[in-house]
Amino acid sequence: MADEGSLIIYFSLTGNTKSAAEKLQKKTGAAIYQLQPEKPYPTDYNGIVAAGEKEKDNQIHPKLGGNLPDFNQYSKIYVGYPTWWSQPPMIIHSLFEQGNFTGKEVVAFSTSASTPLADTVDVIQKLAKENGATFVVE
Ligand SMILES: Cc1cc2nc3c(=O)[nH]c(=O)nc-3n(C[C@H](O)[C@H](O)[C@H](O)COP(=O)(O)O)c2cc1C
Repeated sequence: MADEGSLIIYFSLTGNTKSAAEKLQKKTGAAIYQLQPEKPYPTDYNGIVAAGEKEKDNQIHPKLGGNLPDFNQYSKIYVGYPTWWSQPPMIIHSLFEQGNFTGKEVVAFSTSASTPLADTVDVIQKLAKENGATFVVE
């Protein structure tokens, strides 16, 4: 059944999380939105690692590019990201700062080489709670 009350927001640089998000979209019928930074990340792997590490070490929350969808019509927000150093990338912090998550249910999904989703969940749970949302496990 189409799930019109849900929105999938994901961040993906090399396509893995994008394809997971698209599978989830097919399954749920939710709306889907790809998170973009205002300043694009490098396209080569070493460049991505260097940029990501700089953000992580300095707790830089990069500015989002474009406008987030209006959250009003959604009750559930799926948040998808690649696992970076066993954590969500810093841009996920930017998402929680910019989006109005009050009263929403947040469901996290992640892709990684091997780190389990569970390792990243503490951060998402904290971000959800701080922003008035409930973290749910599906
Ligand atoms: C900066 C960086 C850090 C990463 N850290 C981890 C990690 O801690 N554990 C892991 O299993 N994979 C790690 N990976 C691998 C990515 O999580 C994995 O390739 C992911 O599926 C990429 O998603 P994307 O294609 O949507 O960008 C890292 C990749 C990058 C670029």
